[in-house]
Amino acid sequence: MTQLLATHGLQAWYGDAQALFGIDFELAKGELVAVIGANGAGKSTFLKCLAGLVRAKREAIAFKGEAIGGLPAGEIVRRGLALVPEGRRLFPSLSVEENLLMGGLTRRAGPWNLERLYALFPILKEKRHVPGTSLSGGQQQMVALGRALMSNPEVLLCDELSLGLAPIVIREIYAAMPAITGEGMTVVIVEQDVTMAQRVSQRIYCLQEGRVSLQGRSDQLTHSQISQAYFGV
Ligand SMILES: Nc1ncnc2c1ncn2[C@@H]1O[C@H](COP(=O)(O)OP(=O)(O)OP(=O)(O)O)[C@@H](O)[C@H]1O
Repeated sequence: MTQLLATHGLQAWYGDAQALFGIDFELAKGELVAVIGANGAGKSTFLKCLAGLVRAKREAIAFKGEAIGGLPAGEIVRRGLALVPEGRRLFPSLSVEENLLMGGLTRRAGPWNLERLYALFPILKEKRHVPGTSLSGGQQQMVALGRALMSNPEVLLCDELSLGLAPIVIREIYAAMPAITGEGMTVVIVEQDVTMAQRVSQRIYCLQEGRVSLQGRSDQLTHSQISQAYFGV
């Protein structure tokens, strides 16, 4: 498979505090890779570096062979990486449909448009005129995911899709993944629900205190390997 995205010794800082200590990561076209780890391990920081929201050295991140570390977030979206942020972050004054349309402003060509999204999540069509933030948590997550898809990215970066959602709703959200990857989309998920992460992904990276503590094929990693890498015990 062709390598699409990679990080080499990626470091990240918040002021004087270092959050990532040299992450080496690879993603091939069409893969779904999960990043897991305890609270504060650096998972969100890692995604934010990829999305241009936390500074990184230019050469530390390569997308389609070009160094993109530290480019402005808007430039990174235009190149084809889209983030579904932790906590959904919908525009409160906008309707469901307006929120979705905001994702399409980059005008990248591709299979995703309102019609496709409404076929994927029919409830959003029903609620398209109501304020996005008046929806249930699960429905808001569908909007956040849909908004990112509307930019027709090559790589979709999802930060804790399951956060605060009931197990049945989490399953409903993840049930959409085959339709998304079926279009050839490459996906990185940060996920606190390890069972779900292992079920939906082909490979897993586990982070611990800003370093990769384990990586491997999701169907080959054992429960004890994962808990050791996760908690460091
Ligand atoms: N805006 C910030 N300012 C300062 N430090 C931060 C900031 N955001 C994160 N950190 C620190 O960076 C480290 C990594 O945090 P990060 O949010 O990336 O972890 P995480 O694995 O995503 O955890 P969580 O599951 O809690 O979101 C932590 O020590 C955290 O306290």
